[in-house]
Amino acid sequence: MNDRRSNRKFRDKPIDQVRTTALEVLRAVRERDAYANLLLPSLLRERRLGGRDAALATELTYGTARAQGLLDAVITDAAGRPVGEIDPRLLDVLRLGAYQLLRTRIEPHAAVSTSVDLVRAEDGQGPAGFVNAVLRKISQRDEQLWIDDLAPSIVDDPIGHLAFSYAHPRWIAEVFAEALGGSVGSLQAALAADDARPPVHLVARPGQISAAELALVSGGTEGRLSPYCVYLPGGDPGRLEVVREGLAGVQDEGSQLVALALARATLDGPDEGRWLDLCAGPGGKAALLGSLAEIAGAHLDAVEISEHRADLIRSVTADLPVEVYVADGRDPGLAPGYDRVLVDAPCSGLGSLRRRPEARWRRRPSDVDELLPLQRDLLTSALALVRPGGAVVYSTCSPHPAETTGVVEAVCAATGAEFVDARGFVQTEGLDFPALGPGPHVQLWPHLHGTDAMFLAVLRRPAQLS
Ligand SMILES: C[S@@+](CC[C@H](N)C(=O)[O-])C[C@H]1O[C@@H](n2cnc3c(N)ncnc32)[C@H](O)[C@@H]1O
Repeated sequence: MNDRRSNRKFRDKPIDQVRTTALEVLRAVRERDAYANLLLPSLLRERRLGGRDAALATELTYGTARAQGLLDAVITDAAGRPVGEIDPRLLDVLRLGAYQLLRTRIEPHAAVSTSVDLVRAEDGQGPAGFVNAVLRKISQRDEQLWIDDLAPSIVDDPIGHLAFSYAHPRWIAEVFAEALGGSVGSLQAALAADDARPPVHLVARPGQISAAELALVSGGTEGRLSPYCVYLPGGDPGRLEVVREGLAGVQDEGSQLVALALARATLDGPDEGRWLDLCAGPGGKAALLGSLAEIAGAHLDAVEISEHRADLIRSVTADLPVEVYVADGRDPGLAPGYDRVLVDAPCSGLGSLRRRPEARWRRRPSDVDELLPLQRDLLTSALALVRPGGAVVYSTCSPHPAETTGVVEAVCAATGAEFVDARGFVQTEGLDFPALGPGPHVQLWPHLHGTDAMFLAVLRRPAQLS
């Protein structure tokens, strides 16, 4: 009864819409595997939260989701019990509060009291007291002191230490370390970049608007690596008229470079203009390739196994020389003889974790193993569909060696396809490109290139496939 009365009292207080919204998204992520980066923008629009409120809600939601492992270790210590033994609804609030205390400049008393208010309004005084006690304990130290206390030793276990400090599961830090060749300094830079809020990248559709014009109308700056890229300083790109009208889209600069590499790869013999995107949904690369095809007088066939994702491709490629097929890329039933084929393979997505806040805590090592046969089959199918002397680009938004070099090397060994040095196809004269390694493949990284960690390899089909 008392609790109910106190609930009413607190409902009369102005509702903290920002934190209520962040909490709702965190709950949906935990309870029904929602995607924070899809749910939050729709809630912000529905609740008419804009400007600073939207920015704070985004920071709190994505930041909390990204840092979950680190926050849980601190909460476990402060609460004196594993997070698995805490009521999940209270744990959501504790994570949100701990994030504010450890990783934002929000005043500690505000971080604690707003969290306590959220719990008291829904669950009453007892649970509110628990949340108050845990958060006050957390507030007694800053993030670095908690890391010093709880992380594995940097000397004995550098990968474990860095994984803890930059809020990554250990297995993912191990994968990054392997892909980076084992340097602890590089791993630290990669994890730090992956732990930071990513910038929004726009793509200026070639033939419709230039990057310079897009930068001007969006208030952004021209990209460093792709001639079509613009970096947006902040805000919701969906509100930009150029995006709503389809003159520009949201696309990581690394993805733009993959599409560019396909359009630029050198062929043996003339380009007859038959291009194919074998895993095209939801159509980001197909839209850029479609614009480039239009300029080159070429035509793009886009294959996608999911009906829904095929619809998304249709909507972003309307008015472009693109035909969409709902089919299995392993046997799409299309006539062979393409000049250029892109295999942007379904993958673990370990290279775009910074854009999918909760993803790092959901992925499992087995996700990678399960995809390898499909990746090899799709690449083999692409080699059967491209003409002799034509080019195949294999790409992943992942730096995991098994699904990058492991796949292309296995398929080249089995088919006799040759590697072409991919580095020249992503570089544009006049744009200063950071180090690309020894080749022949390109592995992009957030800390080196400012892009997602995209991988791409270029293969040429010999006259006869073995
Ligand atoms: C990494 S995504 C491609 C992203 C896309 N290229 C873009 O830039 O928007 C991989 C896509 O392959 C599709 N896919 C999965 N298995 C497939 C198959 N056997 N054949 C064709 N497409 C498939 C998935 O549904 C998903 O849309």
